[in-house]
Amino acid sequence: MAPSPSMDSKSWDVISFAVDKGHGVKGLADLGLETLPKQYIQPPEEKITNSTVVTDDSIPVIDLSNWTDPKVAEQICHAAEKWGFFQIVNHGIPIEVLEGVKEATRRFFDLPAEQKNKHSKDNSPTNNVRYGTSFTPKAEKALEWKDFLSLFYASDDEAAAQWPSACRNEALDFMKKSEFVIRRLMEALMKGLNVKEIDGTKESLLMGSKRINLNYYPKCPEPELTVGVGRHSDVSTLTILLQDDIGGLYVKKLDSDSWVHVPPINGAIVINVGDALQILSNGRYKSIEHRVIANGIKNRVSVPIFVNPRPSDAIGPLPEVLEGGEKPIYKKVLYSDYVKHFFRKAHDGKETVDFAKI
Ligand SMILES: CC(C)(COP(=O)(O)OP(=O)(O)OC[C@H]1O[C@@H](n2cnc3c(N)ncnc32)[C@H](O)[C@@H]1OP(=O)(O)O)[C@@H](O)C(=O)NCCC(=O)NCCSC(=O)/C=C/c1ccc(O)c(O)c1
Ligand SMILES: O=C(O)CCC(=O)C(=O)O
Ligand SMILES: [Fe+2]
Repeated sequence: MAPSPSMDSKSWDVISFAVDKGHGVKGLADLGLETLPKQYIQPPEEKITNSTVVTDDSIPVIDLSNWTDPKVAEQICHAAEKWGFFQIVNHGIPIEVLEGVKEATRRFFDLPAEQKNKHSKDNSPTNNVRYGTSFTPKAEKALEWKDFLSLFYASDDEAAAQWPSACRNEALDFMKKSEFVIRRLMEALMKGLNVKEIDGTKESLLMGSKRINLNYYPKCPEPELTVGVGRHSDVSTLTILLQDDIGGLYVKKLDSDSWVHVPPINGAIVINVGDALQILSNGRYKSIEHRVIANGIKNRVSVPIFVNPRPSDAIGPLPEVLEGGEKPIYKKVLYSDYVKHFFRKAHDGKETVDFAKI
């Protein structure tokens, strides 16, 4: 049965429409539904309330105009230890590149469902390109109000052949123009761990592979009943996250049950430590839980670049970190096993990093 706005979500198959046929939550939003389909209603404990949000604190904002100032490296390491999240300004990535990839994200999600669905798990000719909705719909008790396109970078030629033309050039441009910033951030973070040089082995462990996701969070009926992205930490080493001017990203404060909002700052980029760097640093740098609320007024886009080890790398605490006799709290795990474990379970707030705990 074809859905219509007045129709109760019991009378038609929401999952078939949004997930299997590839209309996504964008398709649901475009129907002009007045109520949220029940499949998206999250348990009440997932609701973010005023009592759990703190407004008198926020993640650090670090000015990178002067990379060579040792104080900048100190600020980066301090933020990675105490918050696991920070924003960077004056980073050198041109504003046109940032605007370009946000615009390309909107362009891709504005395509008809049948075009987007050519890139779904079932239809895509390559595992490196995947269009989908929610996180892992088969494992989730309640779905998330988010569509995504996930692009694993293998090579320029492969991207030219396989990535959707609506967003390919802009996504590649953002990845390339952020390389310098990623390297500088890694150099600073390694200094703080007593690692003097990023040799070939470290280069692979820290930034051997990359994935860029284009996230689309359409305006939502009854946004307070659902989530954009549920509580999770990233499995990357570092994530370079571009958000637009809508807001809605919340980060957990270390060793507390409170959350802080990450306010959009024009031209800034959010940086967060992922599980792989928490493991490599033996817990010094923190991979922090975060989540995105749904929005009832506007469509939101975000573009994270997940900087990762290579899938074939074994990750464990770096020798330099353990040199002084510090006890390892993580064992070595194959990165592809770690990521598979992450993708198989829902965003349930359970720590993925427990997978690598000794
Ligand atoms: C990820 C793997 C291990 C997949 O291996 P492969 O053997 O090809 O398995 P697969 O059968 O394609 O996928 C396994 C399952 O994961 C799911 N999955 C795979 N890739 C993705 C993806 N990009 N997005 C969502 N689910 C995915 C699939 O749906 C599979 O489940 P099922 O549908 O079979 O039930 C491989 O591609 C790899 O090693 N990649 C390199 C490393 C890498 O990509 N790391 C990812 C860092 S991403 C990161 O840090 C955070 C991502 C994130 C966070 C919040 C979100 O809300 C979100 O959407 C995404
Ligand atoms: O949309 C955002 O601001 C964050 C998205 C996110 O956490 C992710 O894709 O891993
Ligand atoms: Fe994330």
